[in-house]
Amino acid sequence: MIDLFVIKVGGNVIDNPTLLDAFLQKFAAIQGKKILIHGGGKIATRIGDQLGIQSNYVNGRRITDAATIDVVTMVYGGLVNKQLVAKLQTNGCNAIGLTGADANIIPAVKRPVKEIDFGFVGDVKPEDVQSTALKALLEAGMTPVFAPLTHDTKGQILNTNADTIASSLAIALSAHYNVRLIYCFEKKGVLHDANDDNAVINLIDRVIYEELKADNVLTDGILPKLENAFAAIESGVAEVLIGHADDVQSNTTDTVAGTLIR
Ligand SMILES: Nc1ncnc2c1ncn2[C@@H]1O[C@H](COP(=O)(O)OP(=O)(O)O)[C@@H](O)[C@H]1O
Ligand SMILES: CC(=O)N[C@@H](CCC(=O)OP(=O)(O)O)C(=O)O
Repeated sequence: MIDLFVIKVGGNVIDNPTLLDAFLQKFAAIQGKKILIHGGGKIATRIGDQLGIQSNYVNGRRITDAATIDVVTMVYGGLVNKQLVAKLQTNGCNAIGLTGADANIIPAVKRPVKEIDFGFVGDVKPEDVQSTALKALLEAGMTPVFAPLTHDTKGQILNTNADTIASSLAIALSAHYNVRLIYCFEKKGVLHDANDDNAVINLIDRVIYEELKADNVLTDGILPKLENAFAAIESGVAEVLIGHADDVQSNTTDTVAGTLIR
């Protein structure tokens, strides 16, 4: 099977113009078929603040009420997505910006209300991903760029974590391609000590993951990122890596910089 790189870039990179420009140049230079999924949580929070709409997170997921879904639709689907597409075009990458509603690629289910009402947050099942249109875009030489938005197929846009979109697309496409999933953020990988940027853990499996959790080495966003990474590697994705945005290009070759998930 032919290689496909499914690459996610996080909010701290998108929010840093120097890091972002360097990342986009390197992403554009990656040869072969590729998809980009972007976050942008920090920018949505900032613009929400400017509009008087406060952000609330529970377990790393944004509580998305009616005002917030409008903000994130504008910020992720508009501002961030189109800026990334325009920058990729200047770097010679024929990017096409999408949400999960476009071509019905990512139908989702509004998260059921249990102890917490997350509002307009969408849960995705990889088996529901509609990959026909996506494959056609890839085969036509285009590079799809996904905002972290899905839809309920009844007209409602839903906010979905970008790491989850990346793993769901990677799993769905692994039926057709040799998928290599790379999570890019502002750290060199999963770290033994979140304050020591050089303490990269080269390899994590479920056993090591549980030990690191028990030792409180892992907190915040790295926990759901690793859960998504394990879901991908356990569901047919050929390779899953977590690394620095600066290392994206070298991570598409045989030189691995960052944390490999097994
Ligand atoms: N051991 C660790 N190694 C790396 N990052 C960690 C660790 N523990 C906590 N983190 C935090 O997790 C964050 C990554 O999660 P998140 O903010 O969701 O990423 P993204 O920017 O890709 O959305 C890092 O910015 C860091 O602050
Ligand atoms: C439901 C939910 O929490 N959605 C995320 C989507 C953005 C995202 O994932 O951005 P990062 O990758 O930059 O964190 C949010 O609104 O923050």
